[in-house]
Amino acid sequence: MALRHLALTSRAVAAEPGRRAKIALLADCLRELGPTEAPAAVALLSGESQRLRTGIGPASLRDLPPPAAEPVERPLGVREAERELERIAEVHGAGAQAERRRLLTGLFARATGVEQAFLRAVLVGELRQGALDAVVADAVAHAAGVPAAAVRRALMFRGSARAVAEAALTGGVPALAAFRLEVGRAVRPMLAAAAPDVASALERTGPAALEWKLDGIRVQVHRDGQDVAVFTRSLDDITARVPEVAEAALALPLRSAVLDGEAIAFGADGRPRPFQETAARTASRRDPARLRAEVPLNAYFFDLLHRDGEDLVDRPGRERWAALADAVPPGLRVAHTETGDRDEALAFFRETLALGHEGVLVKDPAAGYGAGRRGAGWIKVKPRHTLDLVVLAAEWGSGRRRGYLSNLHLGARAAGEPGLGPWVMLGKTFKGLTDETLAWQTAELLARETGRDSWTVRVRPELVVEIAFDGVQRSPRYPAGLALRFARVVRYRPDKNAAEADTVAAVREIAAAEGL
Ligand SMILES: Nc1ncnc2c1ncn2[C@@H]1O[C@H](COP(=O)(O)OP(=O)(O)OP(=O)(O)O)[C@@H](O)[C@H]1O
Repeated sequence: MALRHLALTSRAVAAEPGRRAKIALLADCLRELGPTEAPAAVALLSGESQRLRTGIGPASLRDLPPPAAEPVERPLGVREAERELERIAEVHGAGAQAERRRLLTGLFARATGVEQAFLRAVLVGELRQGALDAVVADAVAHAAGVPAAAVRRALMFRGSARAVAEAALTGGVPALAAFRLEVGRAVRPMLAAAAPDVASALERTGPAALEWKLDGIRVQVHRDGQDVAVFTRSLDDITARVPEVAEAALALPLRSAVLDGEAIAFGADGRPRPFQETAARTASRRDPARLRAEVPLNAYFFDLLHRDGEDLVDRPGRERWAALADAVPPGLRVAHTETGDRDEALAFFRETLALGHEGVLVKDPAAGYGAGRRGAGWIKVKPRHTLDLVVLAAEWGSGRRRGYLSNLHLGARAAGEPGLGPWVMLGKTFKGLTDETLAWQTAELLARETGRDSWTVRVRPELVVEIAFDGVQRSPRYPAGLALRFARVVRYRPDKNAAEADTVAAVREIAAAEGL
Protein backbone atom coordinates (compact mmCIF):
# COMPACT_ATOMS: atom_id res chain seq x y z
CA MET A 1 0.00 0.00 0.00
CA ALA A 2 3.03 2.23 0.03
CA LEU A 3 2.29 4.50 -2.94
CA ARG A 4 -1.31 4.77 -1.83
CA HIS A 5 -0.16 5.89 1.60
CA LEU A 6 2.10 8.55 0.11
CA ALA A 7 -0.61 9.73 -2.30
CA LEU A 8 -3.15 10.12 0.50
CA THR A 9 -0.61 11.88 2.71
CA SER A 10 0.31 14.29 -0.06
CA ARG A 11 -3.38 15.13 -0.46
CA ALA A 12 -3.77 15.67 3.28
CA VAL A 13 -0.63 17.84 3.38
CA ALA A 14 -1.98 20.04 0.57
CA ALA A 15 -5.29 20.53 2.41
CA GLU A 16 -3.66 21.23 5.77
CA PRO A 17 -3.16 24.97 6.40
CA GLY A 18 -0.62 24.84 9.24
CA ARG A 19 3.04 24.43 8.38
CA ARG A 20 3.83 22.43 11.53
CA ALA A 21 0.92 20.10 10.95
CA LYS A 22 2.03 19.58 7.33
CA ILE A 23 5.52 18.65 8.53
CA ALA A 24 4.15 16.26 11.15
CA LEU A 25 1.88 14.49 8.63
CA LEU A 26 4.68 14.03 6.16
CA ALA A 27 7.21 12.98 8.80
CA ASP A 28 4.85 10.25 10.03
CA CYS A 29 4.44 8.98 6.51
CA LEU A 30 8.23 8.94 5.88
CA ARG A 31 8.81 7.07 9.13
CA GLU A 32 6.22 4.49 8.19
CA LEU A 33 7.67 4.07 4.73
CA GLY A 34 11.06 3.30 6.24
CA PRO A 35 14.63 4.00 5.02
CA THR A 36 14.25 2.24 1.65
CA GLU A 37 10.98 3.74 0.46
CA ALA A 38 11.18 7.15 2.15
CA PRO A 39 14.05 8.57 0.03
CA ALA A 40 12.08 7.63 -3.10
CA ALA A 41 9.06 9.42 -1.65
CA VAL A 42 11.21 12.51 -1.11
CA ALA A 43 12.45 12.33 -4.71
CA LEU A 44 8.85 12.25 -5.95
CA LEU A 45 7.66 15.06 -3.68
CA SER A 46 10.57 17.43 -4.14
CA GLY A 47 12.21 19.09 -7.09
CA GLU A 48 13.49 15.85 -8.45
CA SER A 49 10.13 15.18 -10.04
CA GLN A 50 11.21 17.83 -12.56
CA ARG A 51 13.84 15.44 -13.87
CA LEU A 52 11.39 12.58 -13.93
CA ARG A 53 8.95 14.38 -16.15
CA THR A 54 11.50 15.05 -18.87
CA GLY A 55 9.95 14.28 -22.20
CA ILE A 56 6.45 13.72 -20.85
CA GLY A 57 4.06 16.33 -22.19
CA PRO A 58 0.39 16.72 -21.30
CA ALA A 59 -0.51 14.91 -24.52
CA SER A 60 1.07 11.71 -23.23
CA LEU A 61 -1.05 11.96 -20.10
CA ARG A 62 -4.28 11.80 -22.08
CA ASP A 63 -6.10 8.52 -22.77
CA LEU A 64 -4.22 6.52 -20.18
CA PRO A 65 -5.87 3.42 -18.72
CA PRO A 66 -8.68 3.96 -16.20
CA PRO A 67 -7.81 3.52 -12.52
CA ALA A 68 -7.22 -0.03 -11.38
CA ALA A 69 -10.11 -1.50 -9.44
CA GLU A 70 -9.48 -1.96 -5.73
CA PRO A 71 -8.28 -4.06 -4.06
CA VAL A 72 -5.29 -4.31 -6.40
CA GLU A 73 -3.54 -7.65 -6.51
CA ARG A 74 0.00 -6.26 -6.37
CA PRO A 75 -0.13 -2.66 -5.04
CA LEU A 76 2.48 -0.19 -6.31
CA GLY A 77 5.41 0.59 -4.05
CA VAL A 78 6.93 4.08 -3.81
CA ARG A 79 10.41 2.93 -4.86
CA GLU A 80 8.86 0.94 -7.66
CA ALA A 81 6.92 3.93 -8.99
CA GLU A 82 10.00 6.16 -8.77
CA ARG A 83 12.13 3.60 -10.66
CA GLU A 84 9.49 3.31 -13.33
CA LEU A 85 9.36 7.11 -13.79
CA GLU A 86 13.15 7.19 -13.97
CA ARG A 87 13.08 4.52 -16.65
CA ILE A 88 10.58 6.58 -18.60
CA ALA A 89 12.72 9.71 -18.30
CA GLU A 90 15.74 7.82 -19.58
CA VAL A 91 14.12 6.71 -22.85
CA HIS A 92 15.72 8.61 -25.73
CA GLY A 93 16.28 8.35 -29.46
CA ALA A 94 14.09 6.98 -32.23
CA GLY A 95 10.69 5.72 -31.12
CA ALA A 96 11.15 7.28 -27.67
CA GLN A 97 7.65 8.75 -27.66
CA ALA A 98 5.97 5.40 -28.25
CA GLU A 99 8.19 3.60 -25.76
CA ARG A 100 7.51 6.22 -23.06
CA ARG A 101 3.83 5.89 -23.69
CA ARG A 102 4.02 2.11 -23.41
CA LEU A 103 5.78 2.30 -20.05
CA LEU A 104 3.45 4.99 -18.76
CA THR A 105 0.42 2.94 -19.79
CA GLY A 106 1.82 -0.05 -17.91
CA LEU A 107 2.38 2.04 -14.79
CA PHE A 108 -1.05 3.69 -14.87
CA ALA A 109 -2.83 0.38 -15.47
CA ARG A 110 -1.57 -0.74 -12.07
CA ALA A 111 -2.45 2.49 -10.24
CA THR A 112 -5.69 3.19 -8.39
CA GLY A 113 -7.55 6.50 -8.69
CA VAL A 114 -5.75 8.25 -5.85
CA GLU A 115 -2.38 6.93 -7.06
CA GLN A 116 -3.04 8.05 -10.63
CA ALA A 117 -3.91 11.55 -9.43
CA PHE A 118 -0.67 11.65 -7.43
CA LEU A 119 1.46 10.42 -10.36
CA ARG A 120 -0.10 13.03 -12.65
CA ALA A 121 0.71 15.75 -10.13
CA VAL A 122 4.32 14.52 -9.99
CA LEU A 123 4.57 14.38 -13.77
CA VAL A 124 3.19 17.85 -14.49
CA GLY A 125 5.32 19.32 -11.70
CA GLU A 126 2.30 20.39 -9.68
CA LEU A 127 3.84 19.13 -6.44
CA ARG A 128 6.99 21.09 -6.96
CA GLN A 129 6.16 24.36 -5.33
CA GLY A 130 9.21 25.54 -3.48
CA ALA A 131 7.35 25.86 -0.19
CA LEU A 132 6.83 22.14 -0.33
CA ASP A 133 10.59 21.65 -0.76
CA ALA A 134 11.09 23.36 2.59
CA VAL A 135 8.30 21.32 4.20
CA VAL A 136 9.82 18.11 2.82
CA ALA A 137 13.25 19.04 4.18
CA ASP A 138 11.82 19.72 7.64
CA ALA A 139 9.76 16.52 7.53
CA VAL A 140 12.89 14.51 6.73
CA ALA A 141 14.60 16.07 9.76
CA HIS A 142 11.60 15.25 11.93
CA ALA A 143 11.36 11.67 10.71
CA ALA A 144 15.10 11.11 11.17
CA GLY A 145 15.23 12.89 14.54
CA VAL A 146 17.97 15.29 13.43
CA PRO A 147 18.07 19.12 13.54
CA ALA A 148 16.41 20.78 10.53
CA ALA A 149 19.53 22.93 10.08
CA ALA A 150 21.63 19.79 9.48
CA VAL A 151 19.30 18.70 6.67
CA ARG A 152 19.19 22.16 5.10
CA ARG A 153 22.95 22.45 5.24
CA ALA A 154 23.40 19.09 3.50
CA LEU A 155 20.86 20.15 0.87
CA MET A 156 22.85 23.28 0.16
CA PHE A 157 25.89 21.19 -0.77
CA ARG A 158 24.06 18.45 -2.57
CA GLY A 159 21.12 19.36 -4.81
CA SER A 160 19.61 15.87 -4.45
CA ALA A 161 16.93 15.76 -1.78
CA ARG A 162 16.82 12.01 -2.26
CA ALA A 163 20.48 11.52 -1.30
CA VAL A 164 20.13 13.81 1.71
CA ALA A 165 16.97 12.02 2.90
CA GLU A 166 18.72 8.69 2.61
CA ALA A 167 21.70 9.92 4.62
CA ALA A 168 19.48 11.49 7.30
CA LEU A 169 17.32 8.40 7.72
CA THR A 170 20.10 5.85 7.71
CA GLY A 171 23.10 7.66 9.21
CA GLY A 172 21.69 10.65 11.11
CA VAL A 173 23.79 13.72 11.89
CA PRO A 174 27.22 12.18 11.12
CA ALA A 175 26.05 11.09 7.66
CA LEU A 176 24.65 14.57 7.00
CA ALA A 177 27.86 16.21 8.18
CA ALA A 178 29.70 14.31 5.44
CA PHE A 179 28.04 16.57 2.85
CA ARG A 180 30.55 19.34 2.36
CA LEU A 181 31.38 21.96 -0.16
CA GLU A 182 33.21 20.31 -3.04
CA VAL A 183 35.00 22.45 -5.57
CA GLY A 184 33.35 21.60 -8.89
CA ARG A 185 29.93 20.72 -7.48
CA ALA A 186 27.39 23.58 -7.45
CA VAL A 187 25.92 24.62 -4.11
CA ARG A 188 22.43 26.05 -3.70
CA PRO A 189 22.81 29.82 -3.68
CA MET A 190 22.08 32.17 -0.83
CA LEU A 191 18.99 34.26 -1.58
CA ALA A 192 17.80 37.59 -0.31
CA ALA A 193 14.73 38.69 1.62
CA ALA A 194 13.20 42.02 0.56
CA ALA A 195 12.61 45.33 2.33
CA PRO A 196 10.73 48.39 1.03
CA ASP A 197 13.61 50.82 1.76
CA VAL A 198 17.17 50.92 3.07
CA ALA A 199 16.17 52.30 6.47
CA SER A 200 13.93 49.31 7.25
CA ALA A 201 16.59 46.91 5.94
CA LEU A 202 19.16 48.48 8.29
CA GLU A 203 16.73 48.21 11.18
CA ARG A 204 16.77 44.46 10.70
CA THR A 205 20.51 44.00 10.25
CA GLY A 206 22.08 46.79 12.30
CA PRO A 207 25.30 48.19 10.77
CA ALA A 208 25.67 46.38 7.47
CA ALA A 209 27.36 46.21 4.10
CA LEU A 210 25.58 47.77 1.17
CA GLU A 211 26.37 46.56 -2.33
CA TRP A 212 25.20 47.27 -5.85
CA LYS A 213 22.42 44.94 -6.93
CA LEU A 214 23.48 44.25 -10.48
CA ASP A 215 20.73 43.22 -12.87
CA GLY A 216 22.53 40.41 -14.62
CA ILE A 217 22.83 36.66 -14.27
CA ARG A 218 23.94 34.97 -11.06
CA VAL A 219 27.18 33.06 -11.58
CA GLN A 220 28.75 30.60 -9.18
CA VAL A 221 32.29 29.92 -10.31
CA HIS A 222 34.32 26.90 -9.22
CA ARG A 223 38.01 26.84 -9.96
CA ASP A 224 40.34 23.93 -9.30
CA GLY A 225 43.79 24.66 -10.71
CA GLN A 226 43.21 25.39 -14.39
CA ASP A 227 39.77 23.74 -14.41
CA VAL A 228 36.81 26.04 -14.09
CA ALA A 229 33.03 25.58 -14.07
CA VAL A 230 30.31 28.25 -14.03
CA PHE A 231 26.82 27.52 -12.69
CA THR A 232 23.57 29.52 -12.76
CA ARG A 233 21.18 30.26 -9.92
CA SER A 234 19.36 27.02 -10.71
CA LEU A 235 22.67 25.11 -10.83
CA ASP A 236 22.90 24.65 -14.62
CA ASP A 237 26.44 24.43 -15.96
CA ILE A 238 26.95 27.34 -18.40
CA THR A 239 30.76 27.33 -18.54
CA ALA A 240 30.91 27.11 -22.32
CA ARG A 241 28.49 30.00 -22.78
CA VAL A 242 30.30 32.54 -20.61
CA PRO A 243 34.03 32.18 -21.37
CA GLU A 244 34.75 35.69 -20.03
CA VAL A 245 33.60 34.67 -16.58
CA ALA A 246 35.77 31.56 -16.65
CA GLU A 247 38.76 33.63 -17.84
CA ALA A 248 38.27 36.18 -15.09
CA ALA A 249 38.34 33.42 -12.46
CA LEU A 250 41.40 31.80 -14.02
CA ALA A 251 43.29 35.10 -13.89
CA LEU A 252 42.95 35.34 -10.09
CA PRO A 253 46.00 34.54 -7.94
CA LEU A 254 44.38 31.42 -6.47
CA ARG A 255 44.78 27.68 -6.79
CA SER A 256 41.22 26.78 -5.96
CA ALA A 257 38.16 28.89 -5.28
CA VAL A 258 34.39 29.03 -5.23
CA LEU A 259 33.14 32.51 -6.04
CA ASP A 260 29.63 33.91 -6.08
CA GLY A 261 28.79 36.82 -8.33
CA GLU A 262 26.88 38.32 -11.19
CA ALA A 263 27.68 38.53 -14.92
CA ILE A 264 26.40 41.59 -16.71
CA ALA A 265 26.78 43.39 -20.05
CA PHE A 266 27.36 47.15 -20.31
CA GLY A 267 26.55 49.50 -23.18
CA ALA A 268 28.95 51.97 -24.81
CA ASP A 269 27.63 54.61 -22.36
CA GLY A 270 28.90 52.51 -19.46
CA ARG A 271 25.39 51.74 -18.20
CA PRO A 272 24.03 48.23 -17.78
CA ARG A 273 22.38 46.84 -20.91
CA PRO A 274 18.81 45.54 -20.58
CA PHE A 275 18.54 42.30 -18.60
CA GLN A 276 17.25 40.43 -21.67
CA GLU A 277 20.52 41.03 -23.50
CA THR A 278 22.61 39.61 -20.69
CA ALA A 279 20.15 36.74 -20.24
CA ALA A 280 20.35 35.89 -23.96
CA ARG A 281 24.06 35.16 -23.51
CA THR A 282 23.36 32.40 -21.02
CA ALA A 283 20.15 31.11 -22.57
CA SER A 284 21.52 30.37 -26.03
CA ARG A 285 23.87 27.59 -26.98
CA ARG A 286 24.39 29.05 -30.44
CA ASP A 287 27.65 30.50 -31.59
CA PRO A 288 29.15 31.64 -28.27
CA ALA A 289 32.03 33.44 -30.03
CA ARG A 290 29.69 35.69 -32.04
CA LEU A 291 27.44 36.34 -29.04
CA ARG A 292 30.51 37.21 -27.00
CA ALA A 293 31.60 39.77 -29.57
CA GLU A 294 28.12 41.33 -29.64
CA VAL A 295 27.34 41.32 -25.93
CA PRO A 296 30.56 40.99 -23.92
CA LEU A 297 29.99 40.14 -20.28
CA ASN A 298 31.72 41.47 -17.19
CA ALA A 299 32.06 39.34 -14.10
CA TYR A 300 31.55 40.93 -10.68
CA PHE A 301 32.11 38.83 -7.59
CA PHE A 302 30.49 39.50 -4.22
CA ASP A 303 31.32 36.42 -2.17
CA LEU A 304 34.05 33.85 -1.67
CA LEU A 305 33.01 30.43 -0.33
CA HIS A 306 36.27 28.57 -0.67
CA ARG A 307 39.90 29.59 -1.08
CA ASP A 308 42.90 27.35 -1.65
CA GLY A 309 41.59 24.36 0.25
CA GLU A 310 39.84 26.34 2.96
CA ASP A 311 36.03 26.46 3.28
CA LEU A 312 34.66 29.87 4.18
CA VAL A 313 30.94 29.03 4.04
CA ASP A 314 30.44 29.15 7.80
CA ARG A 315 32.58 32.24 8.33
CA PRO A 316 30.74 35.50 8.98
CA GLY A 317 30.23 37.83 6.03
CA ARG A 318 32.92 40.25 7.15
CA GLU A 319 35.59 37.53 7.02
CA ARG A 320 34.48 36.31 3.61
CA TRP A 321 34.48 39.90 2.28
CA ALA A 322 38.00 40.42 3.61
CA ALA A 323 39.13 37.21 1.89
CA LEU A 324 37.39 38.33 -1.31
CA ALA A 325 39.07 41.74 -1.21
CA ASP A 326 42.38 39.99 -0.75
CA ALA A 327 41.98 37.66 -3.72
CA VAL A 328 39.95 39.63 -6.25
CA PRO A 329 40.95 43.02 -7.71
CA PRO A 330 38.46 45.91 -7.24
CA GLY A 331 37.42 45.93 -10.91
CA LEU A 332 36.02 42.43 -10.51
CA ARG A 333 34.11 43.13 -7.31
CA VAL A 334 30.75 44.88 -6.78
CA ALA A 335 30.92 48.23 -5.03
CA HIS A 336 30.70 47.58 -1.31
CA THR A 337 30.37 50.00 1.57
CA GLU A 338 29.82 49.38 5.27
CA THR A 339 27.68 51.65 7.42
CA GLY A 340 25.06 51.80 10.14
CA ASP A 341 24.04 55.32 9.21
CA ARG A 342 20.70 55.68 7.40
CA ASP A 343 21.64 58.84 5.51
CA GLU A 344 24.87 57.35 4.28
CA ALA A 345 23.02 54.19 3.24
CA LEU A 346 20.38 56.22 1.42
CA ALA A 347 23.08 58.20 -0.41
CA PHE A 348 24.70 54.93 -1.55
CA PHE A 349 21.30 53.64 -2.70
CA ARG A 350 20.70 56.80 -4.77
CA GLU A 351 24.18 56.73 -6.29
CA THR A 352 23.70 53.07 -7.21
CA LEU A 353 20.41 53.80 -8.97
CA ALA A 354 21.95 56.79 -10.77
CA LEU A 355 24.50 54.40 -12.27
CA GLY A 356 21.63 52.39 -13.74
CA HIS A 357 21.69 49.45 -11.32
CA GLU A 358 18.59 47.74 -10.03
CA GLY A 359 18.91 48.46 -6.32
CA VAL A 360 21.14 47.46 -3.42
CA LEU A 361 21.73 44.49 -1.17
CA VAL A 362 22.02 45.09 2.53
CA LYS A 363 24.14 42.34 4.08
CA ASP A 364 24.59 41.36 7.70
CA PRO A 365 28.34 41.19 8.46
CA ALA A 366 27.77 38.44 11.03
CA ALA A 367 25.82 36.06 8.77
CA GLY A 368 27.29 32.86 7.37
CA TYR A 369 26.53 31.80 3.82
CA GLY A 370 23.26 29.85 3.80
CA ALA A 371 21.01 28.58 1.05
CA GLY A 372 17.55 30.02 0.72
CA ARG A 373 16.06 33.14 2.25
CA ARG A 374 16.02 31.99 5.84
CA GLY A 375 17.71 34.18 8.41
CA ALA A 376 17.59 37.20 6.13
CA GLY A 377 21.37 37.69 6.14
CA TRP A 378 20.86 39.45 2.81
CA ILE A 379 18.07 41.95 2.19
CA LYS A 380 17.40 43.49 -1.21
CA VAL A 381 15.99 46.96 -1.71
CA LYS A 382 14.63 48.08 -5.06
CA PRO A 383 12.94 51.36 -5.94
CA ARG A 384 9.78 49.77 -7.28
CA HIS A 385 7.61 46.83 -6.47
CA THR A 386 7.68 43.83 -8.75
CA LEU A 387 6.45 40.28 -8.37
CA ASP A 388 7.60 37.17 -10.19
CA LEU A 389 4.40 35.46 -11.30
CA VAL A 390 3.58 32.43 -13.39
CA VAL A 391 1.62 32.49 -16.65
CA LEU A 392 -1.44 30.25 -16.21
CA ALA A 393 -3.16 30.98 -19.53
CA ALA A 394 -3.21 33.58 -22.29
CA GLU A 395 -5.86 35.12 -24.51
CA TRP A 396 -5.53 35.65 -28.26
CA GLY A 397 -4.82 39.23 -29.22
CA SER A 398 -6.86 41.33 -31.61
CA GLY A 399 -6.03 44.04 -34.16
CA ARG A 400 -2.29 44.35 -34.55
CA ARG A 401 -1.83 41.47 -32.14
CA ARG A 402 -4.07 39.08 -34.01
CA GLY A 403 -2.54 35.59 -34.19
CA TYR A 404 -0.46 36.19 -31.05
CA LEU A 405 -1.17 35.11 -27.50
CA SER A 406 -1.33 38.43 -25.72
CA ASN A 407 -3.35 38.94 -22.52
CA LEU A 408 -1.60 36.89 -19.83
CA HIS A 409 -3.37 35.34 -16.83
CA LEU A 410 -1.02 35.82 -13.92
CA GLY A 411 -0.78 33.53 -10.92
CA ALA A 412 1.06 33.47 -7.61
CA ARG A 413 1.96 30.31 -5.74
CA ALA A 414 -0.65 29.39 -3.15
CA ALA A 415 2.11 27.55 -1.28
CA GLY A 416 -0.33 25.31 0.52
CA GLU A 417 -2.97 27.89 1.52
CA PRO A 418 -6.16 25.90 1.85
CA GLY A 419 -8.95 26.10 -0.68
CA LEU A 420 -6.87 27.81 -3.34
CA GLY A 421 -5.33 25.07 -5.49
CA PRO A 422 -1.64 25.38 -6.42
CA TRP A 423 -1.91 28.72 -8.27
CA VAL A 424 -3.89 31.82 -7.47
CA MET A 425 -4.79 34.15 -10.28
CA LEU A 426 -4.18 37.82 -9.50
CA GLY A 427 -5.03 39.53 -12.74
CA LYS A 428 -4.30 39.81 -16.43
CA THR A 429 -2.07 41.99 -18.52
CA PHE A 430 -1.01 42.58 -22.09
CA LYS A 431 0.90 45.75 -21.25
CA GLY A 432 4.64 46.11 -21.61
CA LEU A 433 5.01 43.41 -24.27
CA THR A 434 7.26 44.20 -27.22
CA ASP A 435 6.55 42.59 -30.63
CA GLU A 436 9.51 40.35 -30.10
CA THR A 437 8.26 39.17 -26.70
CA LEU A 438 4.76 38.61 -28.12
CA ALA A 439 6.12 36.28 -30.79
CA TRP A 440 8.39 34.52 -28.30
CA GLN A 441 5.70 34.04 -25.69
CA THR A 442 3.19 32.77 -28.25
CA ALA A 443 5.55 29.98 -29.27
CA GLU A 444 6.56 29.18 -25.69
CA LEU A 445 2.97 29.15 -24.43
CA LEU A 446 1.67 27.00 -27.27
CA ALA A 447 4.41 24.48 -26.49
CA ARG A 448 2.93 24.28 -22.97
CA GLU A 449 -0.75 24.15 -23.96
CA THR A 450 -3.01 21.97 -21.83
CA GLY A 451 -6.37 23.01 -23.35
CA ARG A 452 -8.26 25.91 -24.91
CA ASP A 453 -11.54 27.57 -25.71
CA SER A 454 -12.18 30.16 -28.42
CA TRP A 455 -10.43 32.97 -26.49
CA THR A 456 -8.02 31.41 -24.13
CA VAL A 457 -5.20 28.89 -24.21
CA ARG A 458 -4.43 27.26 -20.87
CA VAL A 459 -0.81 26.29 -20.28
CA ARG A 460 1.37 24.33 -17.91
CA PRO A 461 2.34 26.79 -15.16
CA GLU A 462 6.06 27.03 -15.98
CA LEU A 463 6.92 30.43 -17.41
CA VAL A 464 7.89 33.04 -14.83
CA VAL A 465 7.29 36.67 -15.70
CA GLU A 466 8.29 39.73 -13.70
CA ILE A 467 5.36 42.09 -13.25
CA ALA A 468 5.40 45.71 -12.12
CA PHE A 469 2.18 47.10 -10.66
CA ASP A 470 0.87 50.20 -8.91
CA GLY A 471 -0.70 48.46 -5.94
CA VAL A 472 -3.14 45.82 -4.84
CA GLN A 473 -6.92 46.17 -4.78
CA ARG A 474 -9.79 44.10 -3.43
CA SER A 475 -11.53 42.09 -6.11
CA PRO A 476 -14.29 39.53 -5.63
CA ARG A 477 -13.58 38.18 -9.11
CA TYR A 478 -10.29 36.59 -8.13
CA PRO A 479 -9.87 33.61 -5.78
CA ALA A 480 -7.78 35.35 -3.11
CA GLY A 481 -10.08 38.41 -3.24
CA LEU A 482 -7.11 40.48 -4.41
CA ALA A 483 -6.01 41.79 -7.79
CA LEU A 484 -3.01 43.78 -9.01
CA ARG A 485 -3.58 47.37 -10.09
CA PHE A 486 -2.14 48.34 -13.47
CA ALA A 487 -0.03 45.24 -13.90
CA ARG A 488 2.55 45.33 -16.69
CA VAL A 489 5.24 42.99 -17.93
CA VAL A 490 8.80 43.99 -17.07
CA ARG A 491 10.40 40.88 -18.56
CA TYR A 492 10.36 37.12 -18.57
CA ARG A 493 12.61 35.39 -16.04
CA PRO A 494 14.13 32.40 -17.87
CA ASP A 495 16.53 31.99 -14.95
CA LYS A 496 13.68 31.12 -12.57
CA ASN A 497 11.34 28.18 -12.46
CA ALA A 498 7.75 28.19 -11.24
CA ALA A 499 8.73 26.91 -7.80
CA GLU A 500 10.60 30.19 -7.30
CA ALA A 501 7.66 32.44 -8.17
CA ASP A 502 6.20 34.75 -5.51
CA THR A 503 3.48 33.53 -3.19
CA VAL A 504 0.01 34.86 -2.54
CA ALA A 505 1.22 35.47 1.03
CA ALA A 506 3.68 38.04 -0.36
CA VAL A 507 0.78 39.76 -2.14
CA ARG A 508 -1.26 39.80 1.07
CA GLU A 509 1.67 41.46 2.82
CA ILE A 510 1.72 44.21 0.20
CA ALA A 511 -2.05 44.60 0.56
CA ALA A 512 -1.68 44.87 4.35
CA ALA A 513 1.06 47.49 3.96
CA GLU A 514 -1.36 49.47 1.79
CA GLY A 515 -3.98 49.27 4.54
CA LEU A 516 -6.28 46.85 2.68
N1 LIG B 1 25.85 42.32 -4.71
C1 LIG B 1 24.99 41.32 -4.83
N2 LIG B 1 24.90 40.38 -3.86
C2 LIG B 1 24.03 39.35 -3.95
N3 LIG B 1 23.19 39.16 -5.00
C3 LIG B 1 23.26 40.06 -6.01
C4 LIG B 1 24.15 41.16 -5.98
N4 LIG B 1 23.98 41.87 -7.12
C5 LIG B 1 23.03 41.25 -7.82
N5 LIG B 1 22.57 40.16 -7.18
C6 LIG B 1 21.48 39.30 -7.65
O1 LIG B 1 20.38 39.50 -6.79
C7 LIG B 1 19.79 38.30 -6.41
C8 LIG B 1 19.37 38.38 -4.95
O2 LIG B 1 18.00 38.53 -4.87
P1 LIG B 1 17.06 37.25 -4.71
O3 LIG B 1 17.73 36.25 -3.86
O4 LIG B 1 15.75 37.73 -4.29
O5 LIG B 1 17.05 36.65 -6.17
P2 LIG B 1 16.02 36.99 -7.30
O6 LIG B 1 14.68 36.50 -6.88
O7 LIG B 1 16.61 36.48 -8.55
O8 LIG B 1 16.02 38.56 -7.24
P3 LIG B 1 15.43 39.58 -8.27
O9 LIG B 1 14.25 38.97 -8.92
O10 LIG B 1 15.11 40.73 -7.36
O11 LIG B 1 16.58 39.84 -9.18
C9 LIG B 1 20.86 37.24 -6.58
O12 LIG B 1 20.29 36.02 -7.00
C10 LIG B 1 21.79 37.83 -7.63
O13 LIG B 1 21.49 37.29 -8.89
